[in-house]
Amino acid sequence: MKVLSVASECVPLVKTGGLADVAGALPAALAAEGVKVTTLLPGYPAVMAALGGGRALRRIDDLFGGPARLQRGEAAGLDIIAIDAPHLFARPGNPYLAPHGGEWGDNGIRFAALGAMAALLATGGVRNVAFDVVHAHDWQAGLAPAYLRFGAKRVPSVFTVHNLAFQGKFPLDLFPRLGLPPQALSVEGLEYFGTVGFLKSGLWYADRITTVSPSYAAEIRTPEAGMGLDGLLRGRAGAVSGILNGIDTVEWDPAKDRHLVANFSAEALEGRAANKAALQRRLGLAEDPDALLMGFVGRLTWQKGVDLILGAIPAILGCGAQLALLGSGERGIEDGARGAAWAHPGRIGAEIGYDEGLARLIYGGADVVLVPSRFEPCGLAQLCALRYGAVPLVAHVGGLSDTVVDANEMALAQGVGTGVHFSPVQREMLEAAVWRMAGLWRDRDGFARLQANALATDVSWTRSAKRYATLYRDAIADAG
Ligand SMILES: Nc1ncnc2c1ncn2[C@@H]1O[C@H](COP(=O)(O)OP(=O)(O)O[C@H]2O[C@H](CO)[C@@H](O)[C@H](O)[C@H]2O)[C@@H](O)[C@H]1O
Repeated sequence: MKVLSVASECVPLVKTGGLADVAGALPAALAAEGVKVTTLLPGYPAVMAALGGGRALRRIDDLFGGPARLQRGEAAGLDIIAIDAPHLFARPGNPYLAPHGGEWGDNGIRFAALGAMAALLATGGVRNVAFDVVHAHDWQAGLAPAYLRFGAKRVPSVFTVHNLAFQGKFPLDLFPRLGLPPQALSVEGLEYFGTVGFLKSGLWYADRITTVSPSYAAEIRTPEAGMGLDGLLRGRAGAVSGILNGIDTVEWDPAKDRHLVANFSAEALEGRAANKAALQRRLGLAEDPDALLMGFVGRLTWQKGVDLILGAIPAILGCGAQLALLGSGERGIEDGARGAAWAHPGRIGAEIGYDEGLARLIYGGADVVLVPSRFEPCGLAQLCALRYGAVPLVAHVGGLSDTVVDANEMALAQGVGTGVHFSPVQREMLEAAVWRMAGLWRDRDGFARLQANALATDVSWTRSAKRYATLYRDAIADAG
């Protein structure tokens, strides 16, 4: 089976969020299921450089205002087709934002090109290239299912929502440029509250919709978490499912990770202490093996609940814990994190920025990783934490509740707890969970059992890759 995966970012070539991790890791896991994945990416400078140009598949004279070429090549073990369209993608900055921080004004056209090229490739637009299914990720690839629906040949599509909050809405005057038939611009199409909705397009036209955990799949069908799309999702309930993310357990392996100062495994945990000490030194924390070290890695945004962590600092300090924080995002939260570190030297350390090495040291050195997200489609931080033996303290939402087993009385008695949940997602409840975690930490043997359970959790892609393979087969069978 041949699948065209369509994404706007992909590890290790280009990443702004968890979507890139999934797009980069899923192809290898699917290969074990007999699924051959080709990844279609915009030809950003980093992508073209990684392909060394690639080999030409086809030239397009006018792709939304300029010439383009589809170039195929291999990078980091991935089979990649890049849209080499300098007028759209040869720019500095990240995939969506100009260097000064504002969104590129032509993002609608840029990602329409991604969807259009996916459909062209899947429906025979390039000689000797064919795909059985198109798997489009997030709003950036949301027009692919629409172009396929009105395309020359019936090829089924799967659309995965990594975050319903990012919807890709553009002014209606974009529509005439898209080359879609007029009937597409309707409520029964991609029209969305007076805009052209790219996410809406994916949700409306795809044969199957998935999101990245079963709980989030249920949550987005409610008005509270549906972000305006719950009605549509309820209408398409039969097509919606949740498939948990995994992580690449070869890439994320504490026994081999070069970013750790000492490697370790579930069977030989001694090295963890050296990582804890190194993390404490790196962030200016007191080098105390007995202090409960809590870490956070992620985007500093409202979604991730980082403001709740900053609000809970009195509780964190009150129970004798330390805090190591890494991330970047909203200015106010960045300032808050810097301020907290400045006000509590030796107890709170913060680094603002993106640093995969430090992230790995936090997962491999902190005793606990905090994930107090207000909503979380799946969450990768808690999966990395489980893999590296940091006990996750998580909000009871979305994929966090699907992947971490709360160490309540019953779970402790059964020896199955892997972390701590709190709900509802409010500062007071986070504080209570911090105190609860501190209580667990005081019983070192009990905490060690929790950590052992965390390390024993299967966070690999194996199970979920099987589910995607089945879903692709079902979509193909239905498309007949
Ligand atoms: N400053 C920093 N330095 C180093 N590493 C950093 C970092 N900030 C983040 N990371 C790393 O990037 C990854 C982000 O994963 P998340 O699940 O938090 O993704 P995100 O919310 O962007 O994506 C969305 O898509 C993913 C994938 O489907 C869903 O899991 C998620 O719920 C959804 O919101 C984690 O592995 C984290 O360690």
